[in-house]
Amino acid sequence: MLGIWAKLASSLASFMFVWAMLSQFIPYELRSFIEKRLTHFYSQFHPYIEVTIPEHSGDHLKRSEAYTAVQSYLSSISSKSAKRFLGEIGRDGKSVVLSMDKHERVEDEFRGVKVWWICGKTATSSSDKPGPELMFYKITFHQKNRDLITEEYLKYVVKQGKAIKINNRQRRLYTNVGRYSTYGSMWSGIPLEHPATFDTLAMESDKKKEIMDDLRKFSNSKDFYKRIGKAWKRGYLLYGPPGTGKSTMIAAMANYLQYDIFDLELTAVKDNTELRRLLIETTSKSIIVIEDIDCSLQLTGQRKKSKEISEYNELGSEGDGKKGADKAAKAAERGSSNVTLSGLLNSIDGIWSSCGKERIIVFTTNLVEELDPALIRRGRMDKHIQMSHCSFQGFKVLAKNYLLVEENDNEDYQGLFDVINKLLSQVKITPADVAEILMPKSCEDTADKCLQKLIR
Ligand SMILES: Nc1ncnc2c1ncn2[C@@H]1O[C@H](COP(=O)(O)OP(=O)(O)OP(=O)(O)O)[C@@H](O)[C@H]1O
Ligand SMILES: [Mg+2]
Repeated sequence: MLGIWAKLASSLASFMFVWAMLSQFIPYELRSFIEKRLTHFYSQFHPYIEVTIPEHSGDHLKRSEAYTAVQSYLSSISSKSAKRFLGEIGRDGKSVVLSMDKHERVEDEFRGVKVWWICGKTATSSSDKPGPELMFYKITFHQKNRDLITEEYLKYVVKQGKAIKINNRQRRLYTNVGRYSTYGSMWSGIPLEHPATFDTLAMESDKKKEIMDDLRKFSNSKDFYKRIGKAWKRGYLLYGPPGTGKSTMIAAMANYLQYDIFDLELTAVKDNTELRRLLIETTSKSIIVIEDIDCSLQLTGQRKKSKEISEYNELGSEGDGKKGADKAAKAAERGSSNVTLSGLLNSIDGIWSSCGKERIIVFTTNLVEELDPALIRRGRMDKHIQMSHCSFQGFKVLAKNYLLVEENDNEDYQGLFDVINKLLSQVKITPADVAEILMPKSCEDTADKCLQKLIR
């Protein structure tokens, strides 16, 4: 008897599968009508239960966590039985991770109980109006196994799927500038391949260790944040002159924690509503970055735009001229964005308390004293990190990385290092400038020559 039902369910699943393929060519209204009738008929006669896991949860803003977990789980079990796959680049940046393509079917077994999964695509949104096409997974199982499947198997699938996803994940760098991604997300991403690490960062070792400990403690504090009733988030403010390694530090943080980066360009955000949507769409285990916050937003009331532009031009003349010009342009462009300081604060506090987990937000600025205190108070920006001019310890890191030399390698180097040590205590030079001078430009640029050049 069971065998008959299993066959019937299997053939109905086949029918639904064929229907899913054909339905693409049928007008929306007719398709919607037929689907309603079919579903009604189907549910009257067969003892099988179906659970659909849509790509987006009810609010349509965020890709459902359950969907992505199921996708990862099914990619691990479908590799032998399915025939058509979607390929995505793996975490190592070389291998391709496969997941079931739409209209594929796969069978799974849990404690001797069979279930069937299909991957589908629908144009039907929750209302009766045609919406964007969305992917979904549907599981079918016998109703006598309802408790086992809904209470144990689905939990097992989500847990396994999340673990697989973390292992396979290619970390990404997302931006809100330019074209929207194909899934209707407001972010578009590319693989994150920045090579910066804390080992390559020129900074005093104590300070570096303190930041690394802080980050590690944060990422291991899930239970702590839950106990104290605070959202699992942390804010960092990186401030200092151009070329002191603020952006490099963000890449090092992301590489250290294995997080994604969401690089939020505030001047490209239309208004506060759009900002909130963008923040809601960020995923957990990520760093949300707002660079040059001082020139992204009208932070200090009626500060004159022209004054800012000339300030940034001056800033450019201090180091990298292009940078100053970029910031001046950014200040000039800012007029097109209606994001306000209070909008930003509300959005940050909103995501802090309402959605997701394990997020770090980083602001960078050259002019910390220009920022509104409300923006950088503790609780919003929990840790303030000053990025300063190159110290002797910082120089030693750069010399080791760029020239492969250390102070004690030989007496000549020791002499040069002593001179550089003395000079660095008198002269302000950014790590970016030191790095540029130490970079060998031809094979004649030996370590010795590069160090002499730095002294000059
Ligand atoms: N502390 C540092 N350690 C190692 N490299 C550094 C450091 N600071 C700067 N550099 C080098 O200088 C370049 C510019 O640095 P970076 O973009 O991180 O500076 P920034 O502080 O973000 O500047 P800005 O304020 O202009 O955005 C980097 O590509 C890196 O090679
Ligand atoms: Mg920067």
